[in-house]
Amino acid sequence: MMTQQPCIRIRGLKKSFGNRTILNGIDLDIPAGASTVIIGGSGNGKSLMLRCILGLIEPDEGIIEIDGEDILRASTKRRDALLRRIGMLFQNAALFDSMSVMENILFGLKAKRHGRTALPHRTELEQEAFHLLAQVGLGPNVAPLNPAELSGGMQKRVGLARALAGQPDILFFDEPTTGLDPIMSAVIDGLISDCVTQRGSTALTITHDMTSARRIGDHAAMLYGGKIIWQGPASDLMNSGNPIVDQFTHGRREGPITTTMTDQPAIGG
Ligand SMILES: Nc1ncnc2c1ncn2[C@@H]1O[C@H](COP(=O)(O)OP(=O)(O)OP(=O)(O)O)[C@@H](O)[C@H]1O
Repeated sequence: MMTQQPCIRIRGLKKSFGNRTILNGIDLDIPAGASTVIIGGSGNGKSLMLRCILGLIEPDEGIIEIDGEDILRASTKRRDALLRRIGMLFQNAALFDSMSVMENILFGLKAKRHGRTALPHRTELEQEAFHLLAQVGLGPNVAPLNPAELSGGMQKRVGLARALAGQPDILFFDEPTTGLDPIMSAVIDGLISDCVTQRGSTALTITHDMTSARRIGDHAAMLYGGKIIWQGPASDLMNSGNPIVDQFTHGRREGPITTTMTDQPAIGG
């Protein structure tokens, strides 16, 4: 049971596109300094929820608080300051293909300082970039390479290094292990766990990978039909007692979720 104020508090979050309601009143607390995983079928709105928190999409209704401050109603300056606390590893790592690994990380380092302090000398920034690469287990030899020359797992590590460049205390991971082999998935999961246990970060991860969800998650929640229909310890994911969660986590064809509903969740009033 949570006693302290959550790092992120979401209440009544709603978002529709035309007559399609995707988020229909999300209520969720993301505890500080812990790892929360969100599961849910394709198209249920998991990424959309992240994009609403990140300020990339404006919700129709609801409250999103970071440390008790409502980011949707804060001044632009205050909202920007709160959102700068979040680092994001996108699903495809979202690296700039035409830039080297070093340039990608330098971009993150410069973005962090944008308009606030004078930029240090490039050599100093490069040292910082090498340090970030080392943190994600990459040597200086990858710095001159282009993202296309790296495996998917290495690209995710570079993406994480770039996300860490902003010294965020909140980290979002959108399907971090999708497309990776089991060993590389374990490596990426280890890096996510390190962010929480060693840096004290708050992590929020969307995943379809139940092994990963149980490995990295302290808490878990399932998004279905536009709402959070279950939350609990990640260790309960395979044994939640909720028929919808059970069908999903065990990948059963039969159950309350129909294939059509997975593609396009039915939203009740
Ligand atoms: N800007 C947008 N305009 C119109 N529809 C959108 C927009 N953003 C998201 N959607 C719709 O919202 C639904 C949820 O999308 P979202 O990417 O959040 O799903 P998801 O749960 O993350 O799925 P997946 O697990 O496949 O990544 C989809 O049907 C998508 O088409």
